[in-house]
Amino acid sequence: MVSSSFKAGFVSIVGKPNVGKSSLMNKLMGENLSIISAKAQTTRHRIMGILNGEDFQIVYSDTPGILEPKYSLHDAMMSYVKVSLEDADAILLVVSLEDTYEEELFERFKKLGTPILLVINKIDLAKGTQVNDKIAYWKNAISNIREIVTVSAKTGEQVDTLLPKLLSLMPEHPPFFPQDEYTDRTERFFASEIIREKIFLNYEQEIPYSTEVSINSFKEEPDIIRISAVIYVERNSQKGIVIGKAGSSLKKVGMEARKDMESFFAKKVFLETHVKVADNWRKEKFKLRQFGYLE
Ligand SMILES: Nc1nc2c(ncn2[C@@H]2O[C@H](COP(=O)(O)OP(=O)(O)OP(=O)(O)O)[C@@H](O)[C@H]2O)c(=O)[nH]1
Repeated sequence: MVSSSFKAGFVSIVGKPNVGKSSLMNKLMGENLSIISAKAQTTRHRIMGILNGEDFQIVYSDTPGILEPKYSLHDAMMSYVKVSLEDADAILLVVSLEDTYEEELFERFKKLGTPILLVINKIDLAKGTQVNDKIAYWKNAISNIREIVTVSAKTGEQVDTLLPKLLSLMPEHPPFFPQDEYTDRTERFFASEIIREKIFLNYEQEIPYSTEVSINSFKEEPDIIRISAVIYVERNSQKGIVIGKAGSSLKKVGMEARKDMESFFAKKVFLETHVKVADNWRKEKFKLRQFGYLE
């Protein structure tokens, strides 16, 4: 039973390359890692880890390239997972000790309503008053920061101060993902996300928003994973588009998805995809989602 005071939410970890996001993530997950810490690479986000506690679930994700100058927020794709900085429940903005404010990269954080915790990492390398100097520096550079936390993701120093701060920012919500220790259902989720990404990349506007991906079977054998997926569309006409001329479009989606799955699961993958027109129940679900009633 999930109690009514259960908290669940999304935390976006952002920062320039090499500031220590992955190291911090590993320390945050610690021994509590009960689901997965693999990276699901999709167009605009990857789930880095799902931290499950007795009465909470925090989904950590990062948004590759968000701190690269050319990233356009308008590119953000709609997805099951709340990915944009605006949609996250909290942002961990990671900088390393030697980083300085760069207008082009950090400007967008100044306008965000989402609570931002600025994490100054690599304090194990600090000399003299450097840590305090940096705290003052960043406070001044970005005024809407909720709090500044200094950590060393390498030694683990002060990383444990982050969790209570994050929990206080998570809304009351039932868990978004299965809480079980076994990874099977989560792996299915990642498999379907990879297919969804390929649908977004291969079809025009209407199709991605009118499809649902369901993983019918996921069988892991010693040398291969056999996955059977159904792509549900709303109407018959869309079925033809998804399949394409002599099956060419579906084949392309399948091939691209299989390749990504193989690198994600680090195993050979046999992927079978079918396209079906959704039944009434699913149609209802589409509609609910469009109106924002479904995650
Ligand atoms: N001294 C020190 N080194 C750290 C710390 N955290 C991370 N590093 C090192 O910094 C480098 C980058 O760390 P990552 O965790 O891979 O950084 P990242 O931000 O995930 O990098 P990208 O995946 O490129 O975005 C590695 O060599 C880490 O060992 C820290 O707290 N102290």
